[in-house]
Amino acid sequence: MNITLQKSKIAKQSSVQITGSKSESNRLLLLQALYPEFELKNVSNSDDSHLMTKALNSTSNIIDIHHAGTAMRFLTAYFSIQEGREVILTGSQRMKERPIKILVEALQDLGADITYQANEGFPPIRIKGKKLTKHQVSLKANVSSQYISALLLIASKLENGLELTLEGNITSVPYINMTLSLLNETGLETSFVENTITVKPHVKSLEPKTLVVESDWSSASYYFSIVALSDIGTEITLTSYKENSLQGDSVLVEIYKHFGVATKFESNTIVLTKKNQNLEPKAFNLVNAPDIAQTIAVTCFALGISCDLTGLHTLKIKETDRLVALKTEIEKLGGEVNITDESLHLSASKIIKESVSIATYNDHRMAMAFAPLALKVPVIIEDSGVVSKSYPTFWDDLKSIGFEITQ
Ligand SMILES: O=C(O)C1=C[C@@H](OP(=O)(O)O)[C@@H](O)[C@H](O)C1
Ligand SMILES: C=C(OP(=O)(O)O)C(=O)O
Repeated sequence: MNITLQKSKIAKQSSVQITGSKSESNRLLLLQALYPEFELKNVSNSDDSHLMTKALNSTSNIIDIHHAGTAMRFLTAYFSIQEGREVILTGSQRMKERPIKILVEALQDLGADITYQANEGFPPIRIKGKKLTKHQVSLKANVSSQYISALLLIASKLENGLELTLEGNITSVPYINMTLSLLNETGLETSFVENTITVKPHVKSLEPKTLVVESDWSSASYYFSIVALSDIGTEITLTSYKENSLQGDSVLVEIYKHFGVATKFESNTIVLTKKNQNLEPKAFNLVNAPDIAQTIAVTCFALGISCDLTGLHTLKIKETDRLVALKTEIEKLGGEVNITDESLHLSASKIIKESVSIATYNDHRMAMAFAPLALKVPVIIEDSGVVSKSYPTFWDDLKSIGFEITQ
C-alpha cells in the first residue's frame, strides 16, 4: 500500500518505545535453541525475528525465511549441526540473489553436507545435518560479517570448538564483536586476536539467566534524522537504550552531533535534542555501520548539504542494491548523486520536489529513511508495509509524534 505523508510538524517533546534489536534478537534466539536454559526479554517484534523463531521451532523440511538475511545465514550454520535432520532453506526472490557461498564453503570445509538447489553460491540450499569434527577454517571477511557470526554462533557446539581465520579486510566489525559479546554473556569462552577468532567447545548446559535485548539502534536512526530536520529545541525520547551498546549503529550519537543533534543518556532512555543548525558538508566512513547509510544520505539531502559516504561495498547485496536505490530516489526528488561500488557522493541541493512517489524496492530502510522528508515537503512512500522487516509499528509511531499520514 502506498501512503502519503503530508507536510508535517512534530510535537516539541515526544517519546517512542522501540522494540529490541533484530541483530541481537536473532543471535540470542539461535543461542537459546542451542542452550534452552536462558530466558530472553525485549525480543524484537520484527518480521525477521518472527521468521527466525518460526524456523527454529519448525519441524517442516522446507524453511522459507523470506527477506531475512541474518536468519538465512545463521540458520545455514544451525541446521548444519542438527544431526539426522534434513532441510531446504529458501527465501524471497531477492534472498536467492544474495550470496552465501563463502559461508557454505567454510561449513563444507568443517565437514558439513550442503548442496545448492538452483544456482551455485545462492539459496535455496539443502542441508543434511551432521556432527562436525573439524575445528579450523578460514574465510574471506570483506563481503558480509553475517557469515562469520553464523559460524561463531554454532562454534561452541562443535566437538573441538572453532578456530576461525579471517582473510582480507574485515567488514561490519561491530557485528562480529556483538556476536562474541553475546557468547561471552551467555558464559561461552572466546578470543579475537589479530585475524583469528577462537571459541571453546561447550558440551554442558550453561548457567540459567535472563538476557535483556537492548532496543534497536538502526530503528533509532530515523528519529535522529527527524530531530536533525526539526526546529531547534525539539526533543524526542527513545527507550530502552544504554550507553555501552553492543550495536555499532550507536555511532549515531557521534555522527548526528555533526547535524546539531545532542544525545543524553538518562537511565534506560536516550533524549535527542536539536541544538543548532550545522550545514557544513559531511564525510563519513560507514564500513562499521552500513545500515544507517540511507538515513544519513536522506538527512543530508533534506538539509541541502553535500556529503561523501564511503565504506559502502556491502550495500549492493542487501535487501536491494541500496546505492542504486538511493541515487534513483534522491534524483527523483531533484538531488544529484554519484555512486561507485563502495561510495556515494551527494551534491548540495537547493530544492526538494513535492509529492514525489518514493519506490522502496522491498527494502524497509528505503521506506523509513525517506519518511523524515515529510518535515520539509509532502512525500509518498510506496509499499509502506515493507517496514515490518525490522520495525512493524514504524508508521504508527510516526503518527504518535505528529506526522500526518494518509492512504
Ligand atoms: O549480523 C548482523 O546482524 C548484521 C550485519 C550487517 O550485515 P553485513 O555484515 O552483511 O554488512 C548488517 O547490515 C545487517 O543488517 C545485520
Ligand atoms: C541488511 C539488513 O538485514 P539482513 O541482511 O539481515 O537482511 C538490514 O536490516 O538493513
